[in-house]
Amino acid sequence: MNIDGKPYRSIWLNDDGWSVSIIDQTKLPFAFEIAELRSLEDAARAIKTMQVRGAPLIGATAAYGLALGLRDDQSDNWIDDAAEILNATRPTAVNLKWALDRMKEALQNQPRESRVATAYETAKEISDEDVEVCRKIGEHGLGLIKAHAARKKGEPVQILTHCNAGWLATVDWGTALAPIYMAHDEGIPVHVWVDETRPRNQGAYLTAYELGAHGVPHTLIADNVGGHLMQHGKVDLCIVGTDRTTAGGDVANKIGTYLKALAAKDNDVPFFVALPTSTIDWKLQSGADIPIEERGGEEVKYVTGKLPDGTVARVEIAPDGTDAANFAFDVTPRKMVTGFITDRGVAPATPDGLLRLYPERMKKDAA
Ligand SMILES: CSC[C@H]1O[C@H](OP(=O)(O)O)[C@H](O)[C@@H]1O
Repeated sequence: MNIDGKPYRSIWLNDDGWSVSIIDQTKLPFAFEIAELRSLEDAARAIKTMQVRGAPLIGATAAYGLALGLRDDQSDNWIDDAAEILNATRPTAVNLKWALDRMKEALQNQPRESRVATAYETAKEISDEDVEVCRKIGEHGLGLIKAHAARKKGEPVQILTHCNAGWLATVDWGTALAPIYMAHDEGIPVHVWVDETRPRNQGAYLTAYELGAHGVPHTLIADNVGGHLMQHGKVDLCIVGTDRTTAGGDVANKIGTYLKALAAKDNDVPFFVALPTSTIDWKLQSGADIPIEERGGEEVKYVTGKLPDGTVARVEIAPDGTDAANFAFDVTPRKMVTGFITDRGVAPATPDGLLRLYPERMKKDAA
């Protein structure tokens, strides 16, 4: 996407052909800073500290992290160790393991002297494919928004989203926000209710930043407001992202997604999940088996903001000594989901809805 008229991806290979640049998302929206990744450790730290976040972007960063790590050592043992280090950074987004497994598959049987080049080529393939996958999600989701627009007689389609599933969560375009960008660019009136998304505030910091930069009308809301809006007919549909969706259609996404799905179900508001193929965990049927990341309580007790004099500060919002729990994701069962917007099309959230878009999986699973 463009920032001040300049095109950006969330991650890119530098002109030196080996180091990698990222947008440091822990600084947004108060500062736009580029950070360089020059080692596997830099990549692991960037994922762990959420300088980069979002399932597809985490996968792409890990892929480049493995390539960076291979510059020092091309042995089989180090490939496995390096992948393990990167895979351990965050447990919920399945794209991390998906990308690392793809890198290891590309590297096996490669002679040592070609492994570094192969690693960078594969990391670039993963990144370039993510852009195309997200663009296709945008196109398939655009049809949904157009269908709602046809009934709105020129009024904006009211879309609620949670967390950030925009281009900053992917290499470009985003998943949940891709259809919104495309609808806006086609002149279809849209308005986005942006959940602030405590405690890391990805909605307030990142989704509001993205939509503002692209000129998409939006309103920031506290996380607890969505149910009220749905009760009063102010939400036409919800579109959210996912970090891991099981073959059975259960959806792990940012904490609070499940509560929005409950409110949507209770108010007959369509609830769609934007789902790249790389985020489907075919090995799991039940969402109960998805590992849920628990992060430090300090993320709940402190918030970063800009003071009236423009300085950025991190302030404590709870009494000293207060314990805080920080579950980073929750699981929305398939029965609460209306459908999945994938790069292959829109699938109803029926028991075999996803499988119909992946017939090769039916044969494989039947085998
Ligand atoms: C397109 S994946 C976006 C997904 O990732 C976010 O989690 P985090 O910011 O902790 O990486 C959130 O669950 C988004 O829906």
